[in-house]
Amino acid sequence: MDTFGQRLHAALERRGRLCVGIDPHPGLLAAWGLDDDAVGLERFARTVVDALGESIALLKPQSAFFERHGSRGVAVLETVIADARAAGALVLLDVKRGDIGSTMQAYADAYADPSSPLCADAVTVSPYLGYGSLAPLVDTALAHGNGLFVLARTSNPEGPEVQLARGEDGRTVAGTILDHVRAANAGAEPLGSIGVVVGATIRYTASPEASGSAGLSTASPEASGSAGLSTGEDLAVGGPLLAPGIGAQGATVADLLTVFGDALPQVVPAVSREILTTGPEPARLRRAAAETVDAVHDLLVQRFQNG
Ligand SMILES: O=c1ccn([C@@H]2O[C@H](COP(=O)(O)O)[C@@H](O)[C@H]2O)c(=O)[nH]1
Repeated sequence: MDTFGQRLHAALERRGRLCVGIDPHPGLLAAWGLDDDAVGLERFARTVVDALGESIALLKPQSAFFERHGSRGVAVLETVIADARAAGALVLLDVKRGDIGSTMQAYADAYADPSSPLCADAVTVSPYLGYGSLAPLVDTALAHGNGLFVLARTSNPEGPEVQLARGEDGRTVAGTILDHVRAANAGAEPLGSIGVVVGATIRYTASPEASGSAGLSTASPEASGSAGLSTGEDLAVGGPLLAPGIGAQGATVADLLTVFGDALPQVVPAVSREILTTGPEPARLRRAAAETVDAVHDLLVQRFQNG
């Protein structure tokens, strides 16, 4: 059985480094000429999967936009997961689950056990009830060759208040989460199955106290030459680094270089609205996604072939 990390590594090599989010915002449904109901939702999601399922490495349906349509929306989500996988894409279900361990097992049954219609290749989880509380989902996912993405440094401006808080050892909460993930991925080749979420925006969202600057990180790959952040966290976790925040949230592809430095080869940028607003014409969706894949590739070449 191939692990999620192995499948993701192969898909990124074959299809390029991009995760496209399927976020059917009410405003996007309207812009696509669709009603804000389960029928409009299904048309939207099907269009994205048909346009991108055969070319993009990772598709990320955002569960909230399906759940808001009730049981019919969840039924559409089940179809999206199945159809995207049938088209050859890996599916990351963005549900950001996190609860006490016994409840976490139920989430594990729902999202990481292949007998469930909501089982995806990977899911997003929140470790803020303590990393150990994720154990049932970690164990179930790994047992079935699936994966997880653990929130570490999120892309929203409110994140630093929690994630950059420091313990008695002086380490940030996010740094401790990254340590747990690094330990869990130890020995996995070529890529571990437990990824982390680190926003492409974080140089804009770090608190002045935490970064020791006026609110903007001044770290640059040239300056740091390492896989670390200006706030001290080590990004070398042995797994993929999912980087949302490009486009609608204000970050650019070029920001990936500033934020991730030497860790850039492990980064999978996640882009939703910036690509989805080019729809519903499939060719335009494909072009927007391909341009982002090319821009990320060019950045890697610039960073690692030009020294
Ligand atoms: O830190 C995080 C974690 C997850 N997300 C999710 O990614 C997409 C971003 O959508 P855009 O339209 O590209 O802004 C969305 O589903 C978020 O829930 C994130 O943005 N930041």
